[in-house]
Amino acid sequence: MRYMTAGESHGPEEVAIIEGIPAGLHLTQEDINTELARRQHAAGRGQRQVIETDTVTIMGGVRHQVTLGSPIALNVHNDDHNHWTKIMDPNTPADEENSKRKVMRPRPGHADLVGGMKYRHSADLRNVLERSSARETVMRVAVGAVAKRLLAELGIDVHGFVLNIGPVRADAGQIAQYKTLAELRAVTESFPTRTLDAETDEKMRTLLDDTKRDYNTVGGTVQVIATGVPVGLGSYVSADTKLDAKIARAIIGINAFKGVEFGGGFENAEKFGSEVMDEIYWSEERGFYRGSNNLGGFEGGMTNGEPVVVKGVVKPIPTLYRPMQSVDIDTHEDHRASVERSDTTAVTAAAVIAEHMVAIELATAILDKFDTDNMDRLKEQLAAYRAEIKNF
Ligand SMILES: Cc1cc2nc3c(=O)[nH]c(=O)nc-3n(C[C@H](O)[C@H](O)[C@H](O)COP(=O)(O)O)c2cc1C
Ligand SMILES: C=C(O[C@@H]1CC(C(=O)O)=C[C@@H](OP(=O)(O)O)[C@H]1O)C(=O)O
Repeated sequence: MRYMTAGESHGPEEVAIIEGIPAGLHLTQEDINTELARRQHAAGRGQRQVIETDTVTIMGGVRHQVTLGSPIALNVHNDDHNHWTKIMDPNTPADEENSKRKVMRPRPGHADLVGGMKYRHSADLRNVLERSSARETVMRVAVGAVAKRLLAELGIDVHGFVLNIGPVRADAGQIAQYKTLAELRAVTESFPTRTLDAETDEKMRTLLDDTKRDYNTVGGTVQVIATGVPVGLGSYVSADTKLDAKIARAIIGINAFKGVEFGGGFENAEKFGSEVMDEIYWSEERGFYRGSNNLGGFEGGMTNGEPVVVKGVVKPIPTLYRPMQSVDIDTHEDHRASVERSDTTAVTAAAVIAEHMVAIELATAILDKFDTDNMDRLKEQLAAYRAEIKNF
């Protein structure tokens, strides 16, 4: 499975094409829209999310709600484009009118300055901003929703939630009380901040209100868990076949992510081996299994049958309503950075985006390993493989 996206934040459309989804997968626009709504409606987002009604149109690859095995084309309209038709028109030459809203004072922490230097966008850094914006993640979630649909058919569930926003941190120990990911999902999705309990949610919302009032922004940490993942996705044989490495890349590839960990992650660096390795057991019912999951479901770049547990670190939003020091790229004079309409935090939406990126990587690994032509055949092959692994 591979995909590509295109589209500018205030341009007319966001689009994606996915290749490699088997024929015979039941897929509706509603499956995708449900996930898009989760990305869109999260605490700490700005006015843009009030303007947009992120809904997908399936443009190809699906007939009567079933995939055909051909490339799947998806499209999400940018409702905000109505306010930017002149400035973002792809089909008319630049003139005074559509040169309004130029960005000449790059925002520290955003792609503006380096992107401008690299692509020679010296006349207007908006040419960088429009594509470097996390608006594009709407399509990554749309693609991930298709991946999640495929994984669901194979008994694999994926869910992302928020561990901390700035200094407000949930007690991650609470996760252990939920027997299934569905139970954990029901809890975290009930809070606007997608965290683990009502008290933390309230503290996080207060923090977000205070931060916004202070014209500031804040980062945090998200966690993604995947259950039902078969043993042996990815491989130890070469660096570029390791699935944990591919997931790390996918997470860091999301705007504003600056760190990734598996299982106990950085905390494992402060422990002894005897505290970290997941001991091996065997039972008639389960076959081989582990007594703990400190390594987050990976050994040798391969899934080991335990839940995949990934954490991602999200930096604070770069655009500040009380802007930081910058330099005008035209005059080279000191200036405060440009101010664009902005979110207070990306963390709550980022949990959903990270979930979908993990889903894409898991689906890709499965489709690399088994038949990709037909969904039923894929299911049969995976079931036979799971049985073989259980009898090892
Ligand atoms: C969901 C989401 C929303 C974001 N919203 C904003 C925003 O409103 N303003 C902003 O300056 N950056 C925002 N960002 C972060 C920038 O897109 C990101 O910092 C920028 O593209 C530079 O890339 P880097 O942080 O990965 O280096 C957002 C990121 C995500 C994931
Ligand atoms: C549009 C989205 O996020 C945007 C990501 C973003 C950035 O710089 O990354 C800046 C803001 O754009 P705008 O100035 O148009 O409000 C966010 O709203 C979205 O998530 O759908």
